[in-house]
Amino acid sequence: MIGFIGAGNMATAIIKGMLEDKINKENIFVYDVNGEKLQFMSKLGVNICSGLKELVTNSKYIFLSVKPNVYDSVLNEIKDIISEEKVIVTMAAGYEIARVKSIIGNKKTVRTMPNTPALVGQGFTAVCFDELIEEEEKEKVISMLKTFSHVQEIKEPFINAYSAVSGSGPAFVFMLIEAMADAAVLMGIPRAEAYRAVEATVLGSASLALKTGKHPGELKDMVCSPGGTTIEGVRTLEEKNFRGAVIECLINTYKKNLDITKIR
Ligand SMILES: NC(=O)C1=CN([C@@H]2O[C@H](COP(=O)(O)OP(=O)(O)OC[C@H]3O[C@@H](n4cnc5c(N)ncnc54)[C@H](OP(=O)(O)O)[C@@H]3O)[C@@H](O)[C@H]2O)C=CC1
Ligand SMILES: O=C(O)[C@@H]1CCC=N1
Repeated sequence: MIGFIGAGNMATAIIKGMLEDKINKENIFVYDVNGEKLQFMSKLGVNICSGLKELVTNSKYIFLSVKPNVYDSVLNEIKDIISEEKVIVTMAAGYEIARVKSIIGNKKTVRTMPNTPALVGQGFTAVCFDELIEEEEKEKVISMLKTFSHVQEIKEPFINAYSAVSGSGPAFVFMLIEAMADAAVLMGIPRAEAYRAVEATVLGSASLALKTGKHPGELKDMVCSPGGTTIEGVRTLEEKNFRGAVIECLINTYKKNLDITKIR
């Protein structure tokens, strides 16, 4: 039995993935303070709970899919009803396993960092387990995460880097898509056509890198004819410090993860 506290973007992404992967809707329980979100969830056919007690009682695995600023209060509300066999699954940036345990005691805790492409079953999730999690539970959690994402098991200190790269990464890729599409519109391509062309190009490029395993530099070189057009664009990106800007962007996002970890 799997429970979700909070029925927003990430819970929707995860639950849709689970349902598509044949996890029975009767095994999924959801609670949210927002009635509209619950109405949407009831259309998916999952169990709607009227409160946290009902959700916790019915669930072995409990996903905390609320915003980080409400983690403390939700954990405080459920701390007295979390028994030894329950598994808490977190997904908030900067919220350490130790912080969970400082509120609910030494209970089984899994920390994850998913991302929004989970909404279309193409997510990426970094996951780390505390020492109380048994092998069978670990396999169960990984199989759940695999219903909507590629899964990478990591040690907890690396989760801040994954948060920057794969958790926040989609936002940066969408900015690239938006910028390329704006340029296409400037060149006279209608907006909708521009998005389709750019999205297909980004998706295809990622697939090419993934499937061939070739170095991205080699794949870039394959596009650049001698004295041709692409190499002119490459020169412009180098002049504008494109790669330096991307590296700075990820490092600053990573540092922000470290900063918020200190204040949570
Ligand atoms: N979005 C992303 O790209 C990623 C998000 N995450 C993490 O996932 C978590 C969820 O994010 P996301 O799905 O975007 O958030 P959303 O705001 O979309 O969803 C959170 C839901 O929880 C509800 N809620 C608020 N307080 C409570 C409460 N006390 N009990 C039950 N429900 C409550 C909110 O209601 P209301 O709207 O009325 O406040 C909302 O419906 C966050 O911790 C986030 O950091 C991790 C990786 C990527
Ligand atoms: O910005 C955030 O807090 C979350 C973490 C990763 C993506 N979004």
